[in-house]
Amino acid sequence: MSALLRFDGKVVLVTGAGGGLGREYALAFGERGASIVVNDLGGDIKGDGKSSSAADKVVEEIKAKGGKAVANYDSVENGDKLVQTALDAFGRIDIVINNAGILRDRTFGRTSDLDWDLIHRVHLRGSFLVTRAAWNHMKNQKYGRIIMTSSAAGIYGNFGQGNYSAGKMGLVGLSNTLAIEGRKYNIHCNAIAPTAGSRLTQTVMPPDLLESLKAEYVAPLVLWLCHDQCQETGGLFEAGAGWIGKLRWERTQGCIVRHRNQAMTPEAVREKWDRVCDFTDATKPATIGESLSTLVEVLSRLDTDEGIAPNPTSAAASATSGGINSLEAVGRKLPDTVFSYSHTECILYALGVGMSTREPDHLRFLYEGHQEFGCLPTYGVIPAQASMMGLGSVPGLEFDLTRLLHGEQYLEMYKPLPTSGKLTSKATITDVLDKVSGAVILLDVHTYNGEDLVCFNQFSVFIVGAGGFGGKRTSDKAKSTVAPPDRAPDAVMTDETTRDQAALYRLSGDWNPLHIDPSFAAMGGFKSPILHGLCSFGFAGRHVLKQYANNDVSKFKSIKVRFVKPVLPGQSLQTEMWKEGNRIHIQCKVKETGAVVLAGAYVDLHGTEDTTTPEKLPEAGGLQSDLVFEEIGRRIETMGAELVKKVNAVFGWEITKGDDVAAKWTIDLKTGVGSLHKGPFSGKADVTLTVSDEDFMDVVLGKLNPQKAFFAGKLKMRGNIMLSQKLEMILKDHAKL
Ligand SMILES: CCCCCCC[C@@H](O)CC(=O)SCCNC(=O)CCNC(=O)[C@H](O)C(C)(C)COP(=O)(O)OP(=O)(O)OC[C@H]1O[C@@H](n2cnc3c(N)ncnc32)[C@H](O)[C@@H]1OP(=O)(O)O
Repeated sequence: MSALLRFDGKVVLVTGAGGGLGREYALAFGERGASIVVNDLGGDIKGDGKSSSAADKVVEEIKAKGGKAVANYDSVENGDKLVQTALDAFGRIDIVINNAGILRDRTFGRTSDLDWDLIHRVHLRGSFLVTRAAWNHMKNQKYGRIIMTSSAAGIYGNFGQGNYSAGKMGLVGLSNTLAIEGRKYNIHCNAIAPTAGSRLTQTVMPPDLLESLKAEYVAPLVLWLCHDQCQETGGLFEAGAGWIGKLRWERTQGCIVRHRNQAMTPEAVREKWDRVCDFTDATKPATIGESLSTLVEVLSRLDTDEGIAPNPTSAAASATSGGINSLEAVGRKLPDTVFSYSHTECILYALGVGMSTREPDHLRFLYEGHQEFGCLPTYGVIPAQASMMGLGSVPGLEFDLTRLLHGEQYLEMYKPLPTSGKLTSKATITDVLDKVSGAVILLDVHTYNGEDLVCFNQFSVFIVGAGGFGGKRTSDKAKSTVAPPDRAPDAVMTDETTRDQAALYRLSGDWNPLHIDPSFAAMGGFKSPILHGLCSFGFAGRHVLKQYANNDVSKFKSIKVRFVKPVLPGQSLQTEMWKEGNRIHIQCKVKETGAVVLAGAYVDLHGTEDTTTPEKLPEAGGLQSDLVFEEIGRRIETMGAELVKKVNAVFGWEITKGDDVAAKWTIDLKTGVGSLHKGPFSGKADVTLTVSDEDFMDVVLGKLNPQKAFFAGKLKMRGNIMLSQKLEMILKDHAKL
């Protein structure tokens, strides 16, 4: 390990390199093989004046030792010119050391606008302009090292240095963000707070101390941070007198000072102040994701007055340099979570996914006194989702929580969900994928009721912008999506969501602020809160359950969806369904825009084929049975959808069962989508459809195409129907075929 750290072939720009620390950096890099741009305006300590001699002298010194260097005399406010000097002289720019600085110390009350502006122009704006000029070159070459010079005066504050300390702390924030943005381009950025004898400190430090605080005791830190071997980025270091220390934030556990549904008061803050400020078991959040995950946790724990528990893994997490590291994360188990719920949450969930007392058959999910009261199977994702809390603090998974979107979801039920209970979920990170535009985290969660395995979930979480970390792109552990058959859907169901759909949906246990809090949504890049992916998922799941399983939850086996586009509360969701044996392929669109929002999706049911086998029909009452009417509706729907593409008229059919209308089928003429409304509705039908038993069976078994049957006259329509002339013509045309 004693090999010399060299910088051969690297081009380094050091600002303010005419003396002090900057000169020391320039000489040290020059000695170790780098080509140097020595920038110095040659002004005085307050930023007045200009001369070329300081920079020239250092260039001569470097050259005298056999190094390569050129001078630049521009102000850092002309960042482009400094970088251009490097490009002109050496053809590239690899390392930028933002070091130039001036002082205009004043007590705060006496600080003039000029005192403030000059300091910011040189320190903060100057570092910004120089670094920005180099940034795209570094990005293109996928290499860059940047140092921001902060100061203890910024970190801790210092009497008479309000302007300076504000600028210096600003540089720490800038450095943190550049470290995040630069990570995928191999650009590292660190901030240092050096203490050394220089023009800036000679007025405030005694000569003895100055002597021991030599600039040469800081330069080695800068060289190490800029070397290829050093993986540090986003760090803040204090250095002086041959000592180096790293800084990080520490945060108390804090404590919740409000209760759900109650106002937060200053008195409550006073009461809890000691706990707010108690550093026992303090945490060390290292990323904005870790910081925000606390708030998500708070929202789920508003009924307690506990502090936010120190996270056992957060220290380890902050010890890494951040970002996604799949090797470190895959295989990790998250802490078990326990989810308690009662029939209230089951009912809230049913309402949240659009169920309504308008539909009589929804009552079994909305009324706990109903003799068949049950919980919708898709609610099985909610107890498992509590595991998300653990994601923010897994080593190797450092990301911004506001960039997290639900990517895909698989749910398999082993038992119907109890309508109340305490379920335990055990979660493991099964894979982490690099999709370049984002990272995908696969999380497998098994949920138990006591010893019994109730369901299995695979969450696929898409972290926008976190890709490009060099991981694999696909995984054999991922539950696959499946494309639907290449034909018009067999059935379509449409439901409106309301403006408050997300607000209602979250009450059953999915508290992510992305779906209610405009400022959180804005941080994730959305104009307004979006609907939970799992809410659209719930709509689609219940559409299938109703269409193909008569709302019998025991028939529901599994569901898989991919979330392709966000849905906004208030938009209508349209589920297209294709039946292939026990698998119902689904695709969900936003009706208003036609955009596909759930794709590659399917629901697997238990034994649905039984419901339409010929053997079963007589038992169920032949043509009079509900199942038969449903089947007719479905077949007609396919046919109708085809027709409506060509017809522009108000059009609908009712199907009779005895004297009552058993089902109504209507077409939305704007979209051309038909939907079946199952009765019984009282009163006689305006229009009835009749069919011989034989032909009907052929239609049901798929031997006879209902559209052809209709036009061949096998499926007859009776009653008073007002046909537009256009429709009549089309029907006649078809009849000829
Ligand atoms: C315990 C766990 C808890 C889970 C927490 C969930 C918290 C919830 O509260 C949060 C939510 O509900 S958010 C709302 C629901 N989700 C959404 O609205 C996301 C919609 N999808 C998108 O915006 C884009 O598809 C987007 C942004 C995801 C991807 O778009 P692009 O970047 O344009 O990607 P694209 O170029 O199309 O494809 C690149 C590669 O990524 C794969 N991919 C695309 N969409 C994916 C998705 N949704 N899920 C997984 N992978 C996806 C593509 O296949 C492609 O990879 P490859 O080239 O290898 O095929």
